[in-house]
Amino acid sequence: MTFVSDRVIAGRLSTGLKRNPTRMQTRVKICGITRPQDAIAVAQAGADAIGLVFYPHSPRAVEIDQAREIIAALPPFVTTVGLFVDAEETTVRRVLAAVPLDLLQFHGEESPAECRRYARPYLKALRMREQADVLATAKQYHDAAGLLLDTYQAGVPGGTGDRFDWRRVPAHLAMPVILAGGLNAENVAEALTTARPYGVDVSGGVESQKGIKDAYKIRSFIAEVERVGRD
Ligand SMILES: O=C(O)c1ccccc1NCC(=O)[C@H](O)[C@H](O)COP(=O)(O)O
Repeated sequence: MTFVSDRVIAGRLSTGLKRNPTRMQTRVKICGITRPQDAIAVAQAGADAIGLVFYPHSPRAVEIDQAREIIAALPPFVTTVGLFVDAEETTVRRVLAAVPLDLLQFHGEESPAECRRYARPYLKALRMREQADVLATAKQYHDAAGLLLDTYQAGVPGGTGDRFDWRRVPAHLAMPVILAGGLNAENVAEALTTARPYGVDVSGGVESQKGIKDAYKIRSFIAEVERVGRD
């Protein structure tokens, strides 16, 4: 059984969630939160979601207790996303048992079956290497809550701080697209008008150093997204 039904997918198609129509506010996820105070700053700035990186090799990696403290600091209605990179099933299940996550994000080479086995809504990340096929990937992971398109850099699974060519984002996709990779307050407006994604995901562009978020940069980033969203 898939978590997202065909009816939901059909609904997304008919409501245009795959693409951000004019006047619809772009959703914002701030990834790589490592401290409760950063989670509060993110929520106060008006972000829709925070990302917690359960990938031990990342400079933004969090432990289970740390993740619980961060989430406990959040006000209601901020989505919590747990990010994994080719993690063992037991690892994901251990995190799920202890941390109240709303959404999973699979940022490695996880197969559709591996993404589905937790019966939770999930985002699948696709790193935009030259031969990446966005349409085929969306078909393959048709029950995903969204497809997160990120920059490809050999040996670095995410958080590269680099952008890719936003013109590569297809105009029509049967699921929400979340744009990631090298976004910041200076370039997000151009990214939105070029790719028109459902949402954006940023990490390095709102940090003062790796894993430490900067409240001013977060506010500037969200202000830009809101400004473009209102046009
Ligand atoms: O952020 C990390 O350190 C990371 C490590 C391994 C896999 C994914 C990771 N981050 C994933 C994200 O969702 C980031 O927001 C996305 O890659 C964009 O990062 P950035 O280019 O720094 O904005």
